[in-house]
Amino acid sequence: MSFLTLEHVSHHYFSKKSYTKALEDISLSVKDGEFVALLGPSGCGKSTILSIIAGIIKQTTGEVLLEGKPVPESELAIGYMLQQDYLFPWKTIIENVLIGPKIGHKKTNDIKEKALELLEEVGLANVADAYPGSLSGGMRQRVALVRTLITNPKILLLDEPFSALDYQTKLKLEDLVSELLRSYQKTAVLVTHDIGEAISMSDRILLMNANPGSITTVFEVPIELRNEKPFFVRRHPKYQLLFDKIWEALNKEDATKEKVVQDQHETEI
Ligand SMILES: Nc1ncnc2c1ncn2[C@@H]1O[C@H](COP(=O)(O)OP(=O)(O)OP(=O)(O)O)[C@@H](O)[C@H]1O
Repeated sequence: MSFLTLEHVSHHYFSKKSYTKALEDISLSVKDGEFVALLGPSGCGKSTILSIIAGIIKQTTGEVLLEGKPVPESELAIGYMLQQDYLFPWKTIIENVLIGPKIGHKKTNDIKEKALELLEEVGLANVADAYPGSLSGGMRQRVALVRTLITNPKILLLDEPFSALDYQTKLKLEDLVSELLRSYQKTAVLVTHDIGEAISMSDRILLMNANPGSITTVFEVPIELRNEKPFFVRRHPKYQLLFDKIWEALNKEDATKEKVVQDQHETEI
């Protein structure tokens, strides 16, 4: 059975002054334990899809099911990790990690132990009592990851979580996140602009196009690449082949868009 299903989902943003058709007829399904990437240009609706899955906004039309139940009825724990870490500067690292269980009234006796174990796994047990201000961007994002995992979500929504980091830190974190999520067999949807990141972390890549946002092509990541660390995936010959295919598909879409603009221009003249 599909773990997450979107059926013919469209979304329009309305305001007094504007109307944006953000998504049109999006259908996708994600299996339990699968890692799927949404890849596409800015404005193609990737974050809108995550917000709909998380139940933050309701789609205009179509259906979104988590384990077969419509999102508002689902009680499934969802983890959300964003580009910014949103750590509270006045709280220590361990306090920041425990915010979710505290708000959800799930602060059991062993939850602090679990938090320390997770901090240990990401190499941060020694800064549990420090404040976020004394940590680097990569360390802060690792805290954000622990804060996401502590509530034991079954599905993780990752909205460009590495895009604000320097390149070296980003590669290291991709390895860490990939290893952790696979070891805990989490289902994940990653939003990214980065072709390399999508190939090296996911099982399947859904390529999107903008105006309105739609899925144009689905790429399966070859099985040989899936259980490798992202850093090593980037060296595999099959990585390069897939990268070229995706690059070609993206450029084809751009060329089509340019042609439409040129045709419109010529019609206006
Ligand atoms: N709250 C909103 N009100 C009106 N329009 C919005 C709103 N949020 C997003 N949009 C519009 O919907 C479209 C899709 O936006 P969305 O942020 O989902 O795309 P994205 O692919 O995640 O972009 P990026 O990669 O730049 O984050 C864009 O045209 C955007 O301007």
